[in-house]
Amino acid sequence: MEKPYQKIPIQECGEELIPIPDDIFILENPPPYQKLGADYGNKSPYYLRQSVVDALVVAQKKLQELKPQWRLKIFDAYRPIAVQQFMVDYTFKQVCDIKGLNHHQLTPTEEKKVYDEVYKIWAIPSHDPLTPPPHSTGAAVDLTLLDQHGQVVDMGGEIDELSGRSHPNYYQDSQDPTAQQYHHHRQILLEAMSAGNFIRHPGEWWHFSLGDQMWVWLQNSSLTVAQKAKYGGVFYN
Ligand SMILES: C[C@@H](N)C(=O)N[C@H](C)C(=O)O
Ligand SMILES: [Zn+2]
Repeated sequence: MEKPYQKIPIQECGEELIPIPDDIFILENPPPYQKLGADYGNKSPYYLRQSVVDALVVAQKKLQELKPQWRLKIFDAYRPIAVQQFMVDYTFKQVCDIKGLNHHQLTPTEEKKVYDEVYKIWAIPSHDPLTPPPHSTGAAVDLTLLDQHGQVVDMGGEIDELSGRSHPNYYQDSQDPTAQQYHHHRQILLEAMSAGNFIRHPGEWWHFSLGDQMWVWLQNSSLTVAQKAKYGGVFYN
């Protein structure tokens, strides 16, 4: 069940995880997955690698050029593998509920179908240092926008939504003015994050990364030489 980006080699650069500055960014508090019961141990989700925080500051500056007074709102960033596993298990039960299935009594076919749904938006909670989940590298971030009134900007879907609306270009071709507005908001987030050299997940409007395996894999078509990811997993017990 390996995903294609997990084949990208990693040459760990050893950069530290540092806190995301809460005077520049809005951090969702309490952290959403902690609210659901996930245990971050002695860490918080609001850590990223040093250069990734620097790039996020560039993204925030770009956002201010595009939309003065708008802010990046961080939903989740560094994620221990235990939290990745917790969210996969949580979503597994959620999908079973939606399908009217008892998660204790699934046929192998049903179980596979449910996992296929879950892994559409969640990475595998792999402990293999060659295939770390993106958020466990400290190089991936889930985020949205806040407007000048401190209100969350309507992106036409919720973070982590298991539906077609999560696709970044879901509203692209719509003629409906509200849908066009949602697409415009997603493009503002994309433009700001691109200024920091982040790349967006092809299936999730809110997920961006820089320097991890997925980032290298997503820009591979424009690379002339084979490139390695500079961030591997940061594993704490
Ligand atoms: C589902 C979302 N929060 C997310 O982070 N997805 C990516 C692919 C992940 O699990 O790394
Ligand atoms: Zn993410």
